[in-house]
Amino acid sequence: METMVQTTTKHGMDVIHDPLLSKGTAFSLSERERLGIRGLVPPRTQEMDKQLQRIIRNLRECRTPLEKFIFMTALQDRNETLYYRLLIDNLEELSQIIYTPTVGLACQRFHSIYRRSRGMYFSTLDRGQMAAMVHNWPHDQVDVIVVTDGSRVLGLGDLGANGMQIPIGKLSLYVAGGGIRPTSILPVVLDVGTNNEELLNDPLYLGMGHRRLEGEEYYSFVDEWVAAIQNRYPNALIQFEDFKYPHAYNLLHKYQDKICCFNDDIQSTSAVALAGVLAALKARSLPIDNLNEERIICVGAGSAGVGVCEGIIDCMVEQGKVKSREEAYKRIWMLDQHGLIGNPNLGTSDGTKPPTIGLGDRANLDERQLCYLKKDMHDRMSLEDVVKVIKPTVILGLSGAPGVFTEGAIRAMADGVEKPVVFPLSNPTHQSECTAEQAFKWTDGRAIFASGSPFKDVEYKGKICKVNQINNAMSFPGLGLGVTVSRSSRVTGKMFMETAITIANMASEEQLKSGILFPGVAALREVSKEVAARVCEVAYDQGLARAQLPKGVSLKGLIEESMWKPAYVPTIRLESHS
Ligand SMILES: NC(=O)C1=CN([C@@H]2O[C@H](COP(=O)(O)OP(=O)(O)OC[C@H]3O[C@@H](n4cnc5c(N)ncnc54)[C@H](OP(=O)(O)O)[C@@H]3O)[C@@H](O)[C@H]2O)C=CC1
Ligand SMILES: CC(=O)C(=O)O
Ligand SMILES: [Mg+2]
Repeated sequence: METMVQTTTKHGMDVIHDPLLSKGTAFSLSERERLGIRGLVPPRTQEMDKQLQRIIRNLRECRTPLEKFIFMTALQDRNETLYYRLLIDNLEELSQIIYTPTVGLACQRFHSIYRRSRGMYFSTLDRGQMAAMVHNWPHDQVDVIVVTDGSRVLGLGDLGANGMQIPIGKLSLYVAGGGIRPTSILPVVLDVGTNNEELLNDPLYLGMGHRRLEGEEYYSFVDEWVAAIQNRYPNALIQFEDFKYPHAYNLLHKYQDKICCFNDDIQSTSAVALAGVLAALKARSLPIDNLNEERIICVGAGSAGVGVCEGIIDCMVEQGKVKSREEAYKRIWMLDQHGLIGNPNLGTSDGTKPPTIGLGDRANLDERQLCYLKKDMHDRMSLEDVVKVIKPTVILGLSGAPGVFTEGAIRAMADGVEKPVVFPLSNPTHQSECTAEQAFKWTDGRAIFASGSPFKDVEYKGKICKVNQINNAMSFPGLGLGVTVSRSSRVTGKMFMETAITIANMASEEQLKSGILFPGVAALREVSKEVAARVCEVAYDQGLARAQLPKGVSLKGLIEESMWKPAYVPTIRLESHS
């Protein structure tokens, strides 16, 4: 419910310098009186609309995206209400600053642009202390925690403790896009070291200066943190973010049935990518339940690639048109950096390598990846060769490898299908498997296109070709809102499947015809409401919800009411008894 007043025991400068209390110049005269700040701010009371005018003017004067990022961070550190108002009113433009792509650069530069602390760091120095440390966080109510170990930050590799900007950015979207309260979020870095030599050798680096913990030491570190969090915040939703493969999967499997948690890169990416694939069926005037007739190539066999493909397989099985899961696996061809996951016993397609027995030097692949192995195709076939053989309808990029969707591969794909579905989903922009312009040029403007980071629409031969953004940011804020409102004790696969279907059904016929698959990030609050309502329903259906639904209120009404909106409310001073 919307709070009508806020209370504080703080006084004077402490009020002005608290970003959760500060209103900048908007304190009324009576508030200035009772909070002891009369004379400490300029005399004219200026409401939020005037503040926004000033802020936008200043923001536009920043010359580079990184300058804008620093400006936005400074605003968040001064006045969170204004920060979120600005963000919500300009989500499309500013998500590109506080989130992908600029957040990637901000992570790379974190140690050189660092100004002020936000979130919590648990490092190898803190082993044995975490249960006590968690009480240093100033808020008793935490609904959503985003945690990373910085081991695979977007497509930028190991950035160690610099990864902190990712949980901060994701949680800003939870607040702006999902209506979670800014006091109820907690960004966390687990600093288990880094293997990034450049950071290890940089005297300004702020994380631990040793190499990463691995094996048992690593997992017991995470165990200690999870136990500490569970102790203080047993109901909080934990989002695991940007953990490298296979830790990402191992942690998910370890905790998903024990606590309320999920892995963003595996599960929310899978929801939003499945939504894109289903909406692309509609855009091609095909029935949405004919997923099993698609021929899908996935370039990237890591957390996101495997996660997305698992979601597609689950959906094929649910649609009931495949006899078995094994049959569904046959519809997806997966490549890693060596090429197709094929049969090493057939040798390589160019005959340069002798056949190996068993998996040979592909022994690094695990059972999740081996489900996609194609026994009848040569191992390590190039993308272009695979495309020529199987004539895919959909190509997904989750490799973090820029440019791997080559001209030859995409042109060959376009030769085989009327409307090739081309989704280079790696982040940030410069890690994308191809650009929007390339995709439309190489398909003669026929592609249905979506990327992980935003590209502008492309004009090709006088036609505007629409660019979609498929990013897990479209799904996790709504999912988190649904979990928070229902107080679900777990996050389930069904919730992600229903999130996908909900998003896939959001575009109008008109939009689908023009190449738009679902509403963009500007409509994130609307998308989140729909997703949250569905997630709540699933939580109640699965017996996981712990919140009582108030009588006489619709679920959507309840969700709408639960969403925090940035607005200044009167501040009342309470006497401090300490
Ligand atoms: N749009 C979105 O919402 C999301 C996008 N992503 C993006 O997906 C990318 C991958 O993330 P994630 O799966 O977690 O990372 P991982 O490191 O777990 O996996 C990367 C995979 O890509 C493969 N790969 C690397 N180089 C190439 C290449 N040249 N050709 C083919 N495959 C290659 C790797 O193969 P190998 O194992 O052989 O090295 C590995 O299988 C990142 O860029 C990330 O930003 C992730 C989550 C959400
Ligand atoms: C979007 C996201 O989570 C990623 O690229 O890792
Ligand atoms: Mg991620």
